[in-house]
Amino acid sequence: MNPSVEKLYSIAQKPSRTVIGLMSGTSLDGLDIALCQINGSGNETGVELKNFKTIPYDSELKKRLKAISSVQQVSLKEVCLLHSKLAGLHAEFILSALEKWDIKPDQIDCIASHGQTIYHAPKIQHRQDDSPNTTLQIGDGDHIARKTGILTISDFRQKHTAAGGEGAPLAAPVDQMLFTHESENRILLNIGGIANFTYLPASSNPDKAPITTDTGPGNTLIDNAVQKYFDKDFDKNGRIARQGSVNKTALKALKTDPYFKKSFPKTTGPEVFNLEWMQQRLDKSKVGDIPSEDIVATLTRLSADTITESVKKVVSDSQNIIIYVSGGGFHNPVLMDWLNELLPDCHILSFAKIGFDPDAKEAVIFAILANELLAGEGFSINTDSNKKVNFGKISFPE
Ligand SMILES: Nc1ncnc2c1ncn2[C@@H]1O[C@H](COP(=O)(O)OP(=O)(O)OP(=O)(O)O)[C@@H](O)[C@H]1O
Ligand SMILES: CC(=O)N[C@H]1[C@@H]2OC[C@@H](O2)[C@@H](O)[C@@H]1O[C@H](C)C(=O)O
Repeated sequence: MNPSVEKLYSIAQKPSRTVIGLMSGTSLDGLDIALCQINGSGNETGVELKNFKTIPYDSELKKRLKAISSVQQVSLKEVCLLHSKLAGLHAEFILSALEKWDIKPDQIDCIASHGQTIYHAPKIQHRQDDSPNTTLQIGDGDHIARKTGILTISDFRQKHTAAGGEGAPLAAPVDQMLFTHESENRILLNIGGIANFTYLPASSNPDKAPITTDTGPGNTLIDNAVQKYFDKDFDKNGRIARQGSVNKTALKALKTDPYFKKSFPKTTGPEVFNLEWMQQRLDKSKVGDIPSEDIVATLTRLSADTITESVKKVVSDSQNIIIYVSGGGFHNPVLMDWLNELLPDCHILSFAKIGFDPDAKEAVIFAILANELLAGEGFSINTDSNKKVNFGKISFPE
């Protein structure tokens, strides 16, 4: 047997694995590194977040990634260069985190790398009948494996599209496996650049795929507006939104986008929700000039309203439901206050109440997906067949 395959086989048989989950989301702010101890697999999985760190990207890298992300035309040379460069950088970040945590690379069983989404195009977005849902992440797994010496699993989204899904949200099957509760109706809401949730009714059938969807913009429009009008990365603690007022005409104009009416599951990205999108909608509705603070307030309200409307499509007001929130949007008090106001029947709590550091959630999700590829039996998702699927591709260091 090839020694790499033999090692893979022994890792897959271990009762407990040490897995590093990596996530670098649509906000392009940096790399989340989650060191997880994962016991077992499937419904018997137990996960402990041992260490977590976000390493920010420098402004030069952010600029280069932004130039090739979510836009229709790019330099192919730049995409090719960044595919390997970013992987090498992620490997360096992992090695520096391990050094800081006083852990040797050979103590790690595997790395689970999401990569950087540079384009996401489900059919509802690209509208070409003869092409499937499609999505593209860069940061090649072989480069990470080679540079760290650690078995690496990457490129998780392709199997989902190959099986008829949109490539996202991938959190749903893991949310269902780990967080379904026997007596509590739960929604796990993640407010990243894009907001998404998984609905987990009490004691749901684990063999049936849960309801999940992207709801639309989370922080992406707010971030873009703050970067353009205030030269800041994001609206820290919602300070700018608080200084502005919601422009009701503008809000109404933005909410007419057909995406918000589409049925679940649906996914999206900054390819759709960006400042050009906003301007076109405002121009079409003849909304005149708006003070910049009001734009930020209106975009924050847009996220709150569209998350709320999606939640209300799956739960009735009277239903006793707890929403556990993760992602950077949880740190925006204006957004959270509005969600509390708009969903008075729901209890809205931090995901930390049932899990771990909410900022680490997505990185841990990919660690669990890798663990399932190694030792699980696959997930039931709404696919082209009833057969279970696994996600990720394996890169050996050798
Ligand atoms: N203190 C804060 N106040 C307001 N907003 C904040 C704060 N901290 C983080 N955020 C928001 O959270 C964003 C980062 O969120 P997160 O890391 O969850 O996104 P992401 O993982 O890049 O996105 P996605 O999940 O869509 O891929 C920031 O860009 C910012 O908008
Ligand atoms: C294509 C892509 O990278 N999508 C991300 C993005 O960030 C949030 C939302 O849009 C979600 O659908 C997805 O990530 C999470 C981790 C998911 O797949 O569940």
